[in-house]
Amino acid sequence: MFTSKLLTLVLVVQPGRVLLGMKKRGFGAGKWNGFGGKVEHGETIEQAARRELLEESGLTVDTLDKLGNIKFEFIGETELLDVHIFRADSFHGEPTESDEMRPQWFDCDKIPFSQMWADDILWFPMMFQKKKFLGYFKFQGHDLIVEHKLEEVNEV
Ligand SMILES: CNc1cc(N2CCN(C)CC2)nc(N)n1
Repeated sequence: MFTSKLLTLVLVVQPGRVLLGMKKRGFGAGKWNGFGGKVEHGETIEQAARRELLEESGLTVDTLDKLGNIKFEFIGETELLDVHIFRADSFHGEPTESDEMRPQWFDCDKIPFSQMWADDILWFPMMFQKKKFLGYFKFQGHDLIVEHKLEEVNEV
C-alpha cells in the first residue's frame, strides 16, 4: 500500500524563543520550519538529524531529545513521509543561512504558524512542553488536513 520515506526535523529551543528556517527551495519552499531532511543509507536517524541541522543552519548540538514521530499521507501519493522530530536546548555555532534555509529566531508567542505547515500549530505546544507524541496527518494538497491523529506517548 504505502512505502515510507525516513525524514528528520530538529527544533532548536532557547528560553522564550525557537529557531526556524525559511525553506528557500524544494519541498515546503516558502514555509518556516525546523531543520531536517532525508536519512541516507548507513546513517542513523539521529546522525541524519545532526547532519541536516549542520548543513541547513550551521549549528551543532550536544544533546538531541527525540520527542515525536509523525507520519504524513498526501492524498493520491503512495509514499508516506515518516518524520522523526527532535528538540535541542543548547547548540554550538552561529545560525547561518544556507542554500536551503534562512534561519531566524522567533519568540514562542509569535510563531508564524500561518506561514508554516498546517500541522505545526497542533504539535508545537507538545514539543515546547517536552511531551512525547505520535501523529498521523492526511493532507489534501499542501494546505488542507482532512484527517489527523495526535497522541501523547511514553516512548517514541
Ligand atoms: C507535511 N507537514 C510537515 C512536513 C514537515 N517536513 C519536515 C522535514 N522535511 C524534510 C519534510 C517535511 N515538517 C512539518 N512541520 N510538517
